[in-house]
Order: sequence, then C-alpha cells, then structure tokens
Amino acid sequence: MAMTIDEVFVALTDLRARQPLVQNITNFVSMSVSANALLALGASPAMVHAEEEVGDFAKLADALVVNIGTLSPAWLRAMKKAAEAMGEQQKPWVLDPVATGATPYRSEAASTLLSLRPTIVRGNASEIMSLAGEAGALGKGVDSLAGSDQAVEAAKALARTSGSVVAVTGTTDYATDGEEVVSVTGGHALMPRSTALGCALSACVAAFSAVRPPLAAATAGLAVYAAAGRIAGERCDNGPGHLPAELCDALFRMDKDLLAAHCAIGAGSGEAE
Ligand SMILES: Nc1ncnc2c1ncn2[C@@H]1O[C@H](COP(=O)(O)OP(=O)(O)O)[C@@H](O)[C@H]1O
Ligand SMILES: Cc1ncsc1CCOP(=O)(O)O
Ligand SMILES: [Mg+2]
Repeated sequence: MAMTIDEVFVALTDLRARQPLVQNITNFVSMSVSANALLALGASPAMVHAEEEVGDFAKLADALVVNIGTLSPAWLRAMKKAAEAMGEQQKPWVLDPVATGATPYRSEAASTLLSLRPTIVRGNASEIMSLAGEAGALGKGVDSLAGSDQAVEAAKALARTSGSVVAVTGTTDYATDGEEVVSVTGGHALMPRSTALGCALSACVAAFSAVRPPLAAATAGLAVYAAAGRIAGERCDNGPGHLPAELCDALFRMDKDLLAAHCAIGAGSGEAE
C-alpha cells in the first residue's frame, strides 16, 4: 500500500521535530542548493568531505547523502569511508549516482558505492538504467535522455540486486523496493532547467530516511518535493532563475493542504491516482 498524503505530512512533521543532521558529501554545484533545501525542509545540513574527518562526522550524523557529481579520487575514498561508517552504525545513507555511465571512472565509482549497500539510490532515468546495467542507457552528462517511465523496470531490477530502495525521477517519480512500486506526480517542467535540483532532492530524501524506513522515506521525500516543485514552478513566470529560492519557500511553507493540492501518490508503474 502506497503512503497517503496524510502519512506523508506526519512524516514531514516528524522530520521537522527531529531536525535530523544530514551529512552531505556532494558536488560543488549543489552544495548551497542542497543545504538551503534541507534547512527549508526542517533538517540540519553539513557539507563534510575530507577523508580525515568523514568517519568521525558520520558518528554525529542522522543520515548521509553521497553524490558523485564532481568526483575525484580523494572524494571517492571519503565517500567509501563515510558510507561504511553509516553501515556499521546501521544509519541510513542515500546514493545519488550523478552521470553514472558517462565515463568508466564514474560508473566504477557508482558500482563500488552501490556495493556498500546504500539505503536508497536516487537518480534520473539514464542513471538508474545505467546502474542497473542496461545497454544503451546513455545520458547527456548529468542529464537524462530517457523518461522515468522507461526506467521503472530497471529501478525494480536494481532494487532487487542491490537491496536498496530505488527512486527514479522525471516527469513522474517512482520509488521501489523491487516488489512494490510507488508513483509520485507533481513537480514542474522548469525543474530540469535549474541545476542541482535532483541533488537537493536526494538530500531531502536522506533527511526523511532519518525518520522513516527506506520506501516510506523515499515516497515522502518525493511527494513533499514534488508538491514544492509544482508550487515553485507556478511562481516562476519569467523562467527558472528564481526556482531554487521559490522551491525553498515552498518546502518551508508546506502543509497538508498544499501537499494534497500539488502532488499525487499512486501505486504501481501506471499514472499516479
Ligand atoms: N518534466 C518534469 N515535470 C515535473 N517535474 C520534473 C520534470 N523533470 C524533472 N522533474 C523533477 O525534478 C526533480 C529532479 O529530477 P531529475 O531531473 O530527474 O533529476 P536530475 O536533476 O538528477 O537529473 C525531481 O523532483 C523531478 O520530479
Ligand atoms: C551540472 C553538474 N555538473 C556536475 S554535478 C552537476 C549538478 C547536477 O545536478 P542535478 O543532477 O541535480 O541536475
Ligand atoms: Mg542528478
């Protein structure tokens, strides 16, 4: 059974009460976007990526997001160390496999991190298809060339082989544990025209993973973000320039009525109800 809007709102209320500390090892492009989105949502962000301290910081964090957007060998070592530390403590972490498939280095890094068993993997369609090993799943750098509808089977297969919940995003978002598939609609067509909004979504999903089990955390994160994205996009008549700021305002103001009016959650890989 997919979560209801009421259950998503209770999860958001719990998140706001808990104010989880979310450790981010994320790319340079997304740092400020993700930190602001987390603060607006009600979480507490920290961008910490030195390999000398990520293990110690992971002891403090309630959740971790690992994002390979601007990868380098030192960062990858830090990502592995932090992910292992979270695993040892049985605390949740989210992998955002930015542009996996674009280069062998990136694909190998994403596979290595996947083998450390993230709680949740969140990516666009090309990334999820590539990580699932589908031939011809090329994206265009960090952007997807495939629709999320095309990636649902890959997401299910990836969830089954990895043991992670997989969230694949696009016009419709999907979350799956390999058996159940939840669809979420909302968002806005301007969202792919503003950088790092997928990264910030992964960070928000990590925040929810501190207060809910994996599939519920992914569903709640997708739904709250979809509603905020829809509200934000509708306020951006002149283009995407102010979209990140509007998105933060919408995350901050989110309540049950706004959620119900601006996103929908469905069961299965068809259209959301
Ligand atoms: N055409 C669209 N309509 C509505 N929402 C969209 C659309 N494309 C992307 N989004 C939303 O933008 C966010 C980022 O998704 P996506 O673009 O798939 O990830 P990434 O930025 O990592 O490539 C998600 O919340 C997704 O639902
Ligand atoms: C443009 C860019 N280049 C490396 S990481 C990055 C940000 C990607 O952000 P998103 O995946 O959320 O669009
Ligand atoms: Mg991305």
